[in-house]
Order: sequence, then C-alpha cells, then structure tokens
Amino acid sequence: MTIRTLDSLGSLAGKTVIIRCDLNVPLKDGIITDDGRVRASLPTLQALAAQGARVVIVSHLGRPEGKPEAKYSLAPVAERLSELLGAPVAFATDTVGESAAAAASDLSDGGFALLENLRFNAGETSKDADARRTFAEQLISAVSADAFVSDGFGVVHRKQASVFELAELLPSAAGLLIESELHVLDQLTETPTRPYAVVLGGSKVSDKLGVIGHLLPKVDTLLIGGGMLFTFLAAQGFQVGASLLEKDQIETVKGYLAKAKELGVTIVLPTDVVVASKFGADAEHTVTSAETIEETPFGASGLGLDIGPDTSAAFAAVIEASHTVFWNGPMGVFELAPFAEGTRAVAAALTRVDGLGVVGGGDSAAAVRALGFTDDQFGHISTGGGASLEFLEGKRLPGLEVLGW
Ligand SMILES: Nc1ncnc2c1ncn2[C@@H]1O[C@H](COP(=O)(O)OP(=O)(O)O)[C@@H](O)[C@H]1O
Ligand SMILES: O=C(OP(=O)(O)O)[C@H](O)COP(=O)(O)O
Repeated sequence: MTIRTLDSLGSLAGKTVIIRCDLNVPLKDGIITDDGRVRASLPTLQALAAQGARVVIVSHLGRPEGKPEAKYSLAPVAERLSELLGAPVAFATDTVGESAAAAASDLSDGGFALLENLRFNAGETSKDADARRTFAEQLISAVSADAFVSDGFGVVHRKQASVFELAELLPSAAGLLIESELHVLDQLTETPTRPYAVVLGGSKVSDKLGVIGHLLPKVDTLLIGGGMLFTFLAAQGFQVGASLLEKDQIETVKGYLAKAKELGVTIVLPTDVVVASKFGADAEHTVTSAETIEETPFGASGLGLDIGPDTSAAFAAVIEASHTVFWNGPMGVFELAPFAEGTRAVAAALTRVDGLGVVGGGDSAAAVRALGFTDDQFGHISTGGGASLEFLEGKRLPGLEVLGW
C-alpha cells in the first residue's frame, strides 16, 4: 500500500508547514530522560528546512486533560530540539493564540517554531468531530498554514485534531519517520518469518488488552508481562494484591485464553513475580509464585512490580527461539532499579533473535537505552507502541488512512 509522501506537496519554499511530531518524551523533574523521539523527528524537520519551508512543529506530551499543566509543557523539548538541529527553535506558549501567531509570523524560510502542548486544548482529543475540526481550523488560522506534514507515528492510531482533521483540511503528506516505520512494520504484517512472538507489557493496560483479540490469529506465541499480567492472573482465579488490575476486563481476558487454545496459539504467562511493599525504589520486595501474590509479608497490599527470574528465563527462551519478535511495554517498573530485571532479560534476549527483533513504544525504547543497550542491537526501534500494535493487528489507522494509506 502507498501513502502520500513529501514530494506530493510540491515545493514548500516560503510556505508555512505544520508538522505533527510525537515529541512525547519521558521527563523527570523537567529533564528529558530519553530523547529518542526528538532524534527520530529530525530527518523530516531538516528536509523541510532544507527546502526553505517555515516549519511550525506541533506535538502532545503526556495526557493533560484539555487545560494547561506546567509539568506537561513542551518547553524543555524546544531546547533539546534546538540543540539537536543546531538552529534556533522559537517556543510559543500557546497553540492557537497570540504567542503561536507571533512565533509563526516571525519565522524566516527554513526556520523552526514549536507550539505548546496540543492537549492543553480540549479540542485536540475531543470525541466530538466538530470540536476537533474547529480546533484544527484555529491552528491553521493562527499560524497561516499552507500545508501539513504528519510525522508523529506514535499517534497515528488516535483520531485527534492534529492527526486527522489537520490532514483533511490542508494539503497533507506523511513525513520520513512515518515512511520508515511503515517500511519495517509491513514486514511484520505481511511475511513474518515464523515462529512469530509478540511480547506485551507496560501500563496502558486497557489500550493494549484491546488489541490481543485481533493479534492472536497472527502470532505463534504471546508473552504477557508488565501491568496487564495481573488481569490475566485474576482471570485464572488468582489474587493479585494491590497490583494494576482491570477488573472489568477479566471476562474479556478469559475469552482470549479460550480463543488462544482454540487457535493453537501459546499464551505464556508469568509463573513468578516481584512483589513490593509499596511503589518506590526503597520498597521492601520479594519474589513469589504468581499464584501466591497475597501470601508474602505484604499481604493484600503487595504490589507486583516486575516479572520474576523464572519467568524472565522462560520468556528469554521463547524469544530466542523465534525468528520474528515484536515487543511493546516494559516487563516491570524499570525506572526503579529493583524492578528492572525482567525488562533487562527481555531486551537482552531480543538482541539475540535470529531474525527480526523489534522494540516499539516510547517507554520501551527509553527502557532499553536506560538499561545500557544501543539502538543498533535491535532490528528496529519503533517510536510507537500502541500505534505499532494496532498496525500489527491489521487495523486501519485514522492517521494513516487520511494520508491515503
Ligand atoms: N507491573 C507494573 N505496574 C505498574 N507499572 C508498570 C508495571 N510494569 C510496567 N509498568 C510501567 O509501564 C510504563 C510503560 O508503559 P507504556 O506506556 O504502556 O509503554 P510504551 O510507552 O513502551 O508503549 C513504564 O513507566 C513502567 O514503569
Ligand atoms: O507514548 C505514546 O504511545 P505509546 O506509549 O503507545 O508508545 C504516544 O505518544 C501516544 O500517546 P497516547 O497513548 O497518550 O495517545
């Protein structure tokens, strides 16, 4: 399948182009802890500037709920972008107001401006198509945009104003990051060399549980770690203490377990977990069987924060015996050293895949780098977790469809 690419927009010299990037980076105390998504955005930004376009960059960061919240400001990202581009990046403190208009009108050909977090405006993520369209129109008018480039691969599964409506309203095309992501992910959907394993973890549990039903018929093995493992354990009748649990998904998960059996797909669930007294690096913690989470000294307030060592070894064996592996979502709370070992074991196994090993997702990519792995040890590091998963399940994604995919 094809998608509209940059050349379809013709010459952009002197034109104002809005580019949607996914600059949703992890931050700690206002410091960017992994700038992978910023780096991944550079080629398209540089290509637009080289043509003499006036480049207005837009993105979200985190999940603020339609109003400004200082901790989700993109200001630190403007600084990092400027360092990496080796050029000034004007930062507008709003998206559709005076600051955005001034930053855009001050742009010279080949110059860059970054607008504040799109999700500070309720129109961006509204369920109401008219509200999204109005916000997109306000954005276009604030910066007097002539064209739109979509390059935030991590958000192409979201029907949001800056992903969908902007593309409808302006001459639009995909950027180089989206093109290169599709090139690799296509190999996973069309001709995955078998055995094909998908490893799931992370904390966006309800988003990710949703893809499993469609993924099952496509894979040989599914490995479940991270926050979602507890909903699987609960579906098997085990107590999970104070761990992350989506109670209303237990019946759905039971359905997945039955469907997997029917299809002959193996779902590998953890047999042991690391349980902690509280959420913190200094928490007391112990390894216990997945069936006895509430039988540690922490009782029903025990929190499962990582897969245990037996599970890590079992997951590593499956990964290394597969020829195609896609992994999204850390196995545990890797940001806290005592709960990083499961993620480390899965990452190490992925570097040893005899075939294509792909890591997807902002936090998953950040995790492998934080644990000392380098990008070239993996077949591909995708900037999108949820987006890749939905792509792999064969769903038509709104942010791609609108670009002719
Ligand atoms: N057992 C767990 N309990 C709570 N949080 C978890 C657990 N396992 C992993 N996580 C958290 O999941 C987060 C990443 O999830 P997610 O955003 O879904 O991944 P990605 O960005 O790679 O798609 C990490 O911050 C990690 O601490
Ligand atoms: O971090 C992201 O996705 P990911 O965690 O699935 O990789 C993207 O920036 C999308 O963010 P969202 O899931 O809040 O829409």
